Amino acid sequence: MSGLDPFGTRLRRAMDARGPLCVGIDPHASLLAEWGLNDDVAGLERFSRTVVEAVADRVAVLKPQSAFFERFGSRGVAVLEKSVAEAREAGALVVMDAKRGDIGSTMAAYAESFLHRDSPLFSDALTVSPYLGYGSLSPAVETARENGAGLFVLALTSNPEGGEVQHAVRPDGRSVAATVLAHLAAENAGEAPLGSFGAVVGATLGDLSSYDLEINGPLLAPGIGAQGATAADLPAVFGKAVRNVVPNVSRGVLRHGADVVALRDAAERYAEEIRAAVTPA
Ligand SMILES: O=C(O)c1cc(=O)[nH]c(=O)n1[C@@H]1O[C@H](COP(=O)(O)O)[C@@H](O)[C@H]1O
Repeated sequence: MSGLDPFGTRLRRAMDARGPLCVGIDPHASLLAEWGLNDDVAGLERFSRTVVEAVADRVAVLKPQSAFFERFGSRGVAVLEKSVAEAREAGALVVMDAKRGDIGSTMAAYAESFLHRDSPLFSDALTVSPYLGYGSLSPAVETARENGAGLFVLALTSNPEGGEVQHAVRPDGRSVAATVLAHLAAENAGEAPLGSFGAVVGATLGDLSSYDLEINGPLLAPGIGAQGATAADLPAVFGKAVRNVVPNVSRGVLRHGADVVALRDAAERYAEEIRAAVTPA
C-alpha cells in the first residue's frame, strides 16, 4: 500500500480547501527573459522556485511542463525533481505534464518513472496520450492505482488542430474523444468522492454538450489566459461537470513574475474569477 489516499480523493479535498485552480510551471525561454533571468539552468531553477514559493501553499494543483526542464538535460530534470518535491511539501498536488503514451510494455516504464512512490519524479498525477489505444495506458492505470496517483488523459485538447483526431468518428458512430471519455467513466465507476482518472478538455472549445463529460473524474481544463478562454466560459463549456473542472493557467499568471507577490496576486485574481464563475448561484 502507498499510504496515500487515492488521487481523486486528495484532489477533491484540495479543491474544496483551496479552490480548483491549477497553476502551470512553464519556463518558456521568453518568460525567463521577461523575468530578467538567463536562459540557463540557474535561470530555470530561480523561475521554478519562485512560482513554487508564490503559490504552492495556496493553489490546489501545480503543473510543471516537463519539456521546459528536459530542454536543459539532466540538470534541468534535477530542477524538476526539486520543484516537484518542494511543491508537494508546501501542500500542492503536482500534475506532471509530460504527455506520455507508448505501447503497453514501454508505458509501464513511463509509469514507473512518474507514478511509482519510489521514483525521484513521483508526481500525484501524469498527463498521458491515448492515441496508441486507450488499452495501451493500462500499466499507467495500474501503477497509479497502486500508488495513490492519477492520470489526465488527453480527450479534447485546447489546440485547434486536435479535432482532426479527436472528433474522428469510429465505425460504431462514436468519436475518438467520446471513446476516451467512456473509458475514463468506466475506470472511475463507483469511486467517491471523485475518481482518479481524469480527462484533459480545453476551456477554449465552446459548446461541448454533445460529449458526456460526466466521467466521475477530474477535467483538467487548459486554455484560460494566453489561449483566449476566460473563467466565465467554464459553465458554458462544461455544463454540470464544471464542479469537477481543474482550470489550468500558465502564462496568464507567469507573465506577472518575477515578483513573488505579483505572481501570487495574479493567481488569486484567477482563483477568484474561477470561484465566481463555477459557484452555483
Ligand atoms: O495537458 C495539458 O496540460 C494541455 C493540454 C491541452 O489540451 N492544452 C494545453 O495547453 N495543455 C498545457 O497547458 C498549458 C497551457 O499554458 P498557457 O496557455 O500558457 O496557459 C501548457 O503547459 C500546455 O502544454
